[in-house]
Amino acid sequence: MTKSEIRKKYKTLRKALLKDDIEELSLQIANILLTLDIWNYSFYHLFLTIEEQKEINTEYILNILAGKDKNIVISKSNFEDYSMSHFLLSDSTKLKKSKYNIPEPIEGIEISVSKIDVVFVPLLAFDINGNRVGYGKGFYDRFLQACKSDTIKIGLSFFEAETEFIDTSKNDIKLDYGITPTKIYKFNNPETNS
Ligand SMILES: Nc1nc2c(c(=O)[nH]1)N(C=O)[C@@H](CNc1ccc(C(=O)N[C@@H](CCC(=O)O)C(=O)O)cc1)CN2
Ligand SMILES: Nc1ncnc2c1ncn2[C@@H]1O[C@H](COP(=O)(O)OP(=O)(O)OP(=O)(O)O)[C@@H](O)[C@H]1O
Repeated sequence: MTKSEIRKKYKTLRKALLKDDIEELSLQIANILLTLDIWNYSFYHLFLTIEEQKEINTEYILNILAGKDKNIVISKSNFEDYSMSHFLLSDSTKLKKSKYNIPEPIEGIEISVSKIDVVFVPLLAFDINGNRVGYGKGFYDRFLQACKSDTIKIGLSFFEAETEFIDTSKNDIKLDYGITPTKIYKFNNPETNS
């Protein structure tokens, strides 16, 4: 399957999910995350849910992070150059939905990518080798490339990994983990494990 065929397949699978499924599966993903050995860091980057795209509801993960007093980092996306800028989420952060239905901070304390220890990565799909497919604009390719080499990259998906390898380009950054509602995929990523 090509990347565009994979995108099509997983968009269709997502469209079929009901609201209740999304809540249940999102909660399961959050509970699985609790069993990983990733909670001793300081700065955690999280995406805020595009409900219209039936993405994972990341509020459960937000609650875990807040309960553990972690620094939570969220982003604004620039659709002119496909870059992201990063901000600390605090009690006073006001969010507004962008043109693409992404909840984003209006303003706040900007955080350098070099501070980020763990990134939860939105996925359309991933494979058993840790390759990922997103919406195809390269936002996360660019962002993950700019992170420290030992930043932990955790893909979240409602669906299991593709067993057929996804063809990759030179910009693609691999995941360290893929988390689904029932499984933890741990990838052998020489960048992060070195
Ligand atoms: N929650 C969340 N935030 C994220 C991402 C994500 O996947 N999820 N991104 C991950 O990279 C970046 C934003 N990526 C996006 C890329 C394209 C479209 C987009 O083209 N939307 C179109 C139609 C999409 C379609 O259904 O084909 C639209 O809304 O008109 C939206 C977001 C950064 N922030
Ligand atoms: N660091 C980079 N600098 C310049 N262009 C890049 C970079 N990373 C990726 N791109 C470009 O971005 C486009 C999208 O890449 P790709 O198909 O891998 O997206 P994706 O990983 O599915 O999506 P996303 O990262 O938005 O979730 C490609 O045309 C790619 O060449």
